[in-house]
Amino acid sequence: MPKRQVVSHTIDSPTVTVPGSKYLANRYIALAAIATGTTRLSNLPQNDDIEAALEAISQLGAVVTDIEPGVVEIQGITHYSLSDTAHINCRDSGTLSRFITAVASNLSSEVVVDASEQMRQRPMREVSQSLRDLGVSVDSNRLPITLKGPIKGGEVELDTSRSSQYLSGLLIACLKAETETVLMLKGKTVSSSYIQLTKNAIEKFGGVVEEVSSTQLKVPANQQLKAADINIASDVVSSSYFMAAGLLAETSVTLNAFDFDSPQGESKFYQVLEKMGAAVERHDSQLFLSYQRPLSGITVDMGDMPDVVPTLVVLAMFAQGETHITNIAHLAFKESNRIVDLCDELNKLGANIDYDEDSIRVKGGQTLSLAELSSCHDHRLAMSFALIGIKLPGITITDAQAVEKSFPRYWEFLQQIGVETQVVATAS
Ligand SMILES: O=C(O)C1=C[C@@H](OP(=O)(O)O)[C@@H](O)[C@H](O)C1
Ligand SMILES: C=C(OP(=O)(O)O)C(=O)O
Repeated sequence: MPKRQVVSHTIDSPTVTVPGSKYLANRYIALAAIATGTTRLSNLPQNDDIEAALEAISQLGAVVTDIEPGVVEIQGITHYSLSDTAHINCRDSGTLSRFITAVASNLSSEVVVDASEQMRQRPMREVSQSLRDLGVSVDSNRLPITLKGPIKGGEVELDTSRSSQYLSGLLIACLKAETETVLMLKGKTVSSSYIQLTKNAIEKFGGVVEEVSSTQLKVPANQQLKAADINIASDVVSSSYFMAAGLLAETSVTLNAFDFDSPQGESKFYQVLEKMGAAVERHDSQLFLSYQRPLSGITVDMGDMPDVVPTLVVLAMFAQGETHITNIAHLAFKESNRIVDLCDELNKLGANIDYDEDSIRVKGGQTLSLAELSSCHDHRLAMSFALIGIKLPGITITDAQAVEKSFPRYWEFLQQIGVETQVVATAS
């Protein structure tokens, strides 16, 4: 399994432009597939999840044309019935698995949705059950799933307490349902800002979702979405690693084209860092963040910033005092169990991290010693763990290629800001 070691660093006030948002791209690709006409997406991130998403919509009959690196045109599906069963491989992508199962329910022919072994373990029951309630034939509550639409619409209850992706997927799927759909939410909606991200994306394609109340959404029937021309904003989660790198190296970092207007919870991560003691300034679309003094631990609800919790935990290990991260039970259902796996791996270094099913408590300032950490095949663990090398050179991460899911050029970006890493030979 590829291992990578962080060798040394010479970070000095770097400026970084991170690739386009995987989150926005996932939504635009799904919507482009069911829109009429040809959508053009630029600043499209190039990573495993997005490659899988483009392949998936092609399987459903959309036509994807590469124009140049980072620019694609997508002609929406014209025939919602295919002559053969379509087979989709979502690889490691939770978002794609949830979104494409929903989108595929618009077809009146059979579709098989599958994914990697790791993704097969992540929950899908809520998607399968609600699609059945909306008139789709669905054979399983776990991947691989064989389904056959078309989706009819109607009333459905949806439990959003494990993932918001179920609702985002259904909102997209129901835009073309035969009758109006009323979605009644059960349980606490986790990662709720992602729903707004989905609604904004739907609006860009001319679609309509009505919010009847905080627990009820209505999707008018048979909507004709219009193709769009979109330049994808930068990825707010990928930005978090460079903010953390700057703080760990006790320098500053400038992030170009930061998506300040994003509704995504993680776009406010810099405010958490500000509360911990970082200095933050905004210059037009640039975010300037600098080290002032050792960070202080805080108590923070990260329920709506799930994907930067690994970044925060790593920073908290080097902060003064205790950091208490709350409202994160849904992190158990990510690529790894991002409570248990994250903390157990970091404790191998001598960190002092406790957790329960909904929270993490980090006592900062422990004396750490070198150890090999596994990414647990989770890109966010791999990327966050590498940052520890700024304080603890020599740290090694196994299964480091997990970064390919969202940020294949991560190691190159680290090198550009002055963090040297190298591949370590593994015994065969
Ligand atoms: O809708 C999305 O794009 C996502 C929603 C979040 O998942 P949950 O709603 O499962 O927390 C997030 O963690 C995931 O990386 C992407
Ligand atoms: C959880 C993530 O993605 P997904 O759910 O799409 O696999 C992520 O990118 O951190």
